Amino acid sequence: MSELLVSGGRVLRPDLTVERADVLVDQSAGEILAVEAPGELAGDDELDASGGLVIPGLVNAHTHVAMTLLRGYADDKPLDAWLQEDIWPVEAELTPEDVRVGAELGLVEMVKSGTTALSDMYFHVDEIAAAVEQAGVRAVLGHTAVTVGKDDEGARADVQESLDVALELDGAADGRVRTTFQPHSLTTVGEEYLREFVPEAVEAGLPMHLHANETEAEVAPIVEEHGMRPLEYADDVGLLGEDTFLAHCVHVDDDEIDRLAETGTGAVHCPASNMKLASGMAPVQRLLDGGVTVGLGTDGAASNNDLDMFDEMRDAAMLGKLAADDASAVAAETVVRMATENGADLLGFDGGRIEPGANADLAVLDLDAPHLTPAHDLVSHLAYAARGSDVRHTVCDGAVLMRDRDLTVFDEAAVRERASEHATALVERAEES
Ligand SMILES: N[C@@H](CCSC[C@H]1O[C@@H](n2cnc3c(=O)[nH]cnc32)[C@H](O)[C@@H]1O)C(=O)O
Ligand SMILES: [Zn+2]
Repeated sequence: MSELLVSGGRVLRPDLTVERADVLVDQSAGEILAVEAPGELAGDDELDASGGLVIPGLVNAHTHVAMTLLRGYADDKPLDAWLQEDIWPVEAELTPEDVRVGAELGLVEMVKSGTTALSDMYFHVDEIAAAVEQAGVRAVLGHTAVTVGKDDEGARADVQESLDVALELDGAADGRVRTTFQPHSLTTVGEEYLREFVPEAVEAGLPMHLHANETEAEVAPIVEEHGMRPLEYADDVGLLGEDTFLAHCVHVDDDEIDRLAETGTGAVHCPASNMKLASGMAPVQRLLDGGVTVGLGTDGAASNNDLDMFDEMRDAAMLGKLAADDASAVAAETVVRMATENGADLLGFDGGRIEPGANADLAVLDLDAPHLTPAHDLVSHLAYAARGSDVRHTVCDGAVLMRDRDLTVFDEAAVRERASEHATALVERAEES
């Protein structure tokens, strides 16, 4: 049994207190074995955490990791126009290899900024799973089904593929890959397909992940067509439940919040994307007060435009206060929990906390920086002052993915170069067609 000692640092405990401690990791089981006072433990290998803070690996609970190739390609538009005029036409040109390269770039960015788990929605999912396997992180993946604009045969095939991919890929990468059934949203998948396939997904025991109540513009047509608020409709077609989590939940009323809580449905807040696309302000504090588990996600790099979960924590805290008109809303501890234990809970991983028995998924931040000085309150620093580039080491499933800011899992320069080449060629193809 090989054991890794993360030594000499301070550790963020599950109750969000910070203490000086060493962390011992069982690398073959991928589990935290012990958290003890400095000097009490020994390992075969060591990660130097002196001057640092050991935190749970961050959980990006909603993203489209391969969209890094479209970072900065189309900005400053609302969701509908952005998707239809810019993003979808280019995505139509994406090859499996593009998706692989885009996913690798996104995963490099994630590992470098302390993210060890993600929930992704996309297509060519085999390629994303292969990139996740190489990156060493955990991921909940799936094929996202869209039926609008397709004939019946094409629509059914796409939703069937979402089911098939979820069943086939579950457990890949030594169990680090789990899956979800993924209707894209309540307006982009027709009712007949939801009524047919959702019960199948439930029957197969598949968790579900979709976009919901993201913009005001998608709420009105649902109310008009079905005579119900979107989440009432989602419940009616069987989408809500303990194994479902919904990205965005910006435009939800009190009844919908109650419905989420009663059914045990989770929500993923994506503050940067919601601000950038001017989608609105999610009532995060009300969701939490109502008993809903709320995680945090970056959404894709084309609507953010990075995958840094430290930025996302700060954005969530800032926007949450503005939305509640209350500076005490969505406090520092709240966003740290959203990015760690709540995310792990939604994704179904036994992580998000530094504690014996939990998954050995962690990041070590270097606190020796002017923007992290003085150290009155390290939870405040995590929420408001730290950046992804403060991360010095990243560990997932007991394996060291980055040591002293050097990736062990990818050749970073090669990934960046390949991604740039693929992104340029992709945009050229899209503009010719
Ligand atoms: N476009 C494909 C499948 C969709 S994959 C998931 C999709 O979600 C898109 N996406 C990214 N961010 C958002 C968002 O904030 N809301 C809704 N869709 C998004 C993304 O560009 C991607 O097309 C088809 O037509 O079959
Ligand atoms: Zn999204």
